[in-house]
Amino acid sequence: MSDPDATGDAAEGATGAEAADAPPAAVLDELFATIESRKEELPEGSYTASLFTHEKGENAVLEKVGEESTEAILAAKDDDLDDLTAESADLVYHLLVLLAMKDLDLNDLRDELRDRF
Ligand SMILES: N=c1c2ncn([C@@H]3O[C@H](COP(=O)(O)OP(=O)(O)OP(=O)(O)O)[C@@H](O)[C@H]3O)c2ncn1[C@@H]1O[C@H](COP(=O)(O)O)[C@@H](O)[C@H]1O
Repeated sequence: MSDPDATGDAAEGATGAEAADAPPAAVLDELFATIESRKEELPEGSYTASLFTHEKGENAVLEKVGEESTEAILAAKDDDLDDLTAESADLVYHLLVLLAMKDLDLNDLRDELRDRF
């Protein structure tokens, strides 16, 4: 996996062209690599970095996971599929930040899911 810098977009572990063409299965890896990079480098102006340095500590991301879950539920209840997709993306992003904060990674998640087959 490449080492994303601190100034690009979501899939910056790859080049711009690679990012745009990233197959769905690779998007989570690219996003998680970006999150890990933000955790390590803590660049100014990064929302992700701000979650790792928040004065509320881990409660900041825990609150976001709760909020985004609620927003996804409300979107589902409204049958607003666009909103459900957007809120689900917010939820997954914050959940990945939480995993990184706890020194877990996508392979831990994959292993857990695989064990359930
Ligand atoms: N996927 C995300 C992502 N999803 C959601 N968010 C942020 O999560 C926050 C969620 O906020 P809300 O939906 O509650 O809306 P809000 O009103 O802005 O909320 P508040 O933050 O003000 O409470 C927003 O600030 C969003 O920008 C994200 N921030 C970053 N990423 C990815 O992380 C990458 C690195 O981002 P930086 O760390 O900011 O460089 C980006 O390129 C993205 O790919």
